[in-house]
Amino acid sequence: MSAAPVIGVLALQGDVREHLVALAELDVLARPVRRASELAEVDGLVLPGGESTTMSRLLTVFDLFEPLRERIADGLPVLGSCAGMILLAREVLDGREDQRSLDALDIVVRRNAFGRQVDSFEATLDVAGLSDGPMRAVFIRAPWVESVGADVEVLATVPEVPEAGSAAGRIVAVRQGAVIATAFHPELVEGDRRVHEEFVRVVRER
Ligand SMILES: NC(=O)CC[C@H](N)C(=O)O
Repeated sequence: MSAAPVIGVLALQGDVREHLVALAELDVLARPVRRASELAEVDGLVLPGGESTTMSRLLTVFDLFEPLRERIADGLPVLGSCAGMILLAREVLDGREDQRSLDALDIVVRRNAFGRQVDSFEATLDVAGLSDGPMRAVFIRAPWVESVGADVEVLATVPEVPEAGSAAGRIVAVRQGAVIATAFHPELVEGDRRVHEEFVRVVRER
């Protein structure tokens, strides 16, 4: 792919704008995606942070759930952050009754896993494959990954810091093929676009 790739951001709910801003700093064409015809035109897709139950309902209402699942099964690169990670999982623990997920990552996630005491916190963590040292990670009512299948690469875990409490060691970033997901919000950390850059590299490889 020599021309700038087209990267969509699923724009039904959540922090769509922040991802579009992050992508605008890179050499790509970034667009919101709300309908199947827009989905058909992207080379890669971001599933933003927000509320995964609401997003899963809206995917159904907008007739996007099946088209999206099919495109991912066909190899569409996807980056999910927080609620996006939940949407990509094979199985969701503590989900709402009608919560659907795309089964694009062989992971089991737990929604709102960090509990009330650590509703939101920040940590500095190492992410496998990113050069130039650890990154600041913002967690907001975040999930964590309870378990991963054999084909899933663990990219990051919660460091042993007091704010993390018993969450230390939990898996918070993974990759399986062209699908990358983080429990934290790389789109919220201005000045560090390494996760989005890595995603663009994956899109360009396809
Ligand atoms: N910041 C986020 O995306 C939070 C995710 C949200 N708690 C959910 O269950 O979907």
